[in-house]
Amino acid sequence: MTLDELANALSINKSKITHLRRLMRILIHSGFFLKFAMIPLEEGSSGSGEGEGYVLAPPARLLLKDEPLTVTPFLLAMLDPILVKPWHHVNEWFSSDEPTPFEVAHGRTFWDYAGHEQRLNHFFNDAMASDAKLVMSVVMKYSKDVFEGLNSIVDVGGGTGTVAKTIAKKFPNLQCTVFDLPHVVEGLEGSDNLSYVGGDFFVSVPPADALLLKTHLMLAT
Ligand SMILES: C[S@@+](CC[C@H](N)C(=O)[O-])C[C@H]1O[C@@H](n2cnc3c(N)ncnc32)[C@H](O)[C@@H]1O
Repeated sequence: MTLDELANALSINKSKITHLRRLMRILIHSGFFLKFAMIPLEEGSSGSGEGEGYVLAPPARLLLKDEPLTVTPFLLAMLDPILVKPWHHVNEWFSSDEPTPFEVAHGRTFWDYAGHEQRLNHFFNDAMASDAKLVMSVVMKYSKDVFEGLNSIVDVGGGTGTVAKTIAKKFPNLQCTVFDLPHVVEGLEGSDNLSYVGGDFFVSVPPADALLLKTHLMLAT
C-alpha cells in the first residue's frame, strides 16, 4: 500500500500526510511494517516517500483484530489509562512502602479495583484470554503430552478459563476446574469436564500454599 492509499484508507487529512510518512518510518523502524519500492525513484527525487509502499511485517499480524490468535485485547489493556497511570507513579513508589505502583496511583490493589469496575474487569479478562489463547496454541502443538494420564487439574487464577477450556476440549476424560475471584468467574458456564469455582485463594488456601499458588499455577493430581 502506498502512502496515498494508506492516507485514503485511514481518512487522513491531506495536511497530515508528511506526519503520516514520519509515523510510518517509526513503525518500520520498530518492526511493525516493511517498506518496499513501488516504482523506481526518479533521478533527482527527494526520496521523500512517493515511491514507497508498506506491507505489514509478519509479527504485526498478531495485532489484527480478526486474526484468530490476535493479541489486540492485551495491547489495548496495557495502553488503557487505568494501567498507564501507575507508570507515572514509579518514582513515588520507589520511595514509599506501597507494594505496587498501581496502589500508589489508584489507592487500592488491582484486583480490588477490577472487582468494583466492570470495564476494567472485562478488558483485563479479555486481555488475559487473548494472551492465553496464543500461548495455548503453542503448548498444544508441542507439549500437550504433559497432560496425558492426569485425572484432574485446577487452574488457579485461571481467569475466564481459556487455558482450561483448551485442555478440557482435547482431553475429555480430564476434569478441569478454573479457580478465580468471584467477579471473574461469575456467570461463566462450564461443560461436562470443566467447572468454575469462585473464591479468593488467600482465604481458601492455607497461607503457605497460597504463596506457592500465587501466580497462574496449575495443580495436577
Ligand atoms: C495474570 S491473570 C491470569 C489469567 C489467566 N491465566 C487466563 O488465562 O486468563 C491472574 C489471575 O489471577 C486471579 N487472581 C488474583 N488474585 C486472586 C486471588 N486472591 N484468588 C483467586 N484468583 C486471583 C485474577 O483474577 C486473574 O484472573
